[in-house]
Amino acid sequence: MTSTALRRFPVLVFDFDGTLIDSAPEIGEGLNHLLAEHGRPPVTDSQIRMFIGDGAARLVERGFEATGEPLAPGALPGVLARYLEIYATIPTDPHCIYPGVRETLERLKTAGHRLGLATNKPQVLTHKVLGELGMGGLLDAVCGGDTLPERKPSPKPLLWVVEQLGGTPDGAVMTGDNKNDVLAARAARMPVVSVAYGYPRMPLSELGTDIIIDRFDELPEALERLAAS
Ligand SMILES: O=C(O)COP(=O)(O)O
Ligand SMILES: [Mg+2]
Repeated sequence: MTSTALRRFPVLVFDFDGTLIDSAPEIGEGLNHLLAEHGRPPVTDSQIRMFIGDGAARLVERGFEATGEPLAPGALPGVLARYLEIYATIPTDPHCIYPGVRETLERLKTAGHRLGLATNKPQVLTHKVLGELGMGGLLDAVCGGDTLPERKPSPKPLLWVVEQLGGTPDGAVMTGDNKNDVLAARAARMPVVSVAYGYPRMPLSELGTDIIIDRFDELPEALERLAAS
């Protein structure tokens, strides 16, 4: 069933937070733990969903901005290191994988697609979560937010993953949940699919994406449509 899509797009690149996993509860737990250590009140779940998407450093900065004085100049590296330490102690909820994700990735991989991840989540946390979810074996190239000097919306992480997977951008599709994924894909000259259930932080109609899917298991059909267009 995926044969046209497979010939046209042998490489598939995915975003992580908000696309494959609903990580807002764990990210929120980590950020609120950090804020509490600084005497700050917690931020709400809906605030967290607006903070996710630009990497851990921006997340932490936004947490401080939303609860009082912004971080003092020069304080970020230490506070960020502490956030990573806290997050590393939070066990991954096995139910954080969105419905249909594991089955669909397995199906696409079995069909012959090569799968990779380009996330703004720090690399060490990405590998920890993938490992705890037993998903590491599905993704043959993983680029975290700090793997390269640039993160999304730069196209570099996507191009790096495509190259690691032995592909070319014109034979690859990006799938993500926010504007950074769309901008990175556009700059890499890759088609882009957006999921409607993540943390878009703006109306879906403003993402400027090629196809919006409501559920992850709609991806194989979306790829067929892109391949036919
Ligand atoms: O951690 C973030 O800020 C976002 O991560 P993502 O790129 O996987 O959505
Ligand atoms: Mg995301």
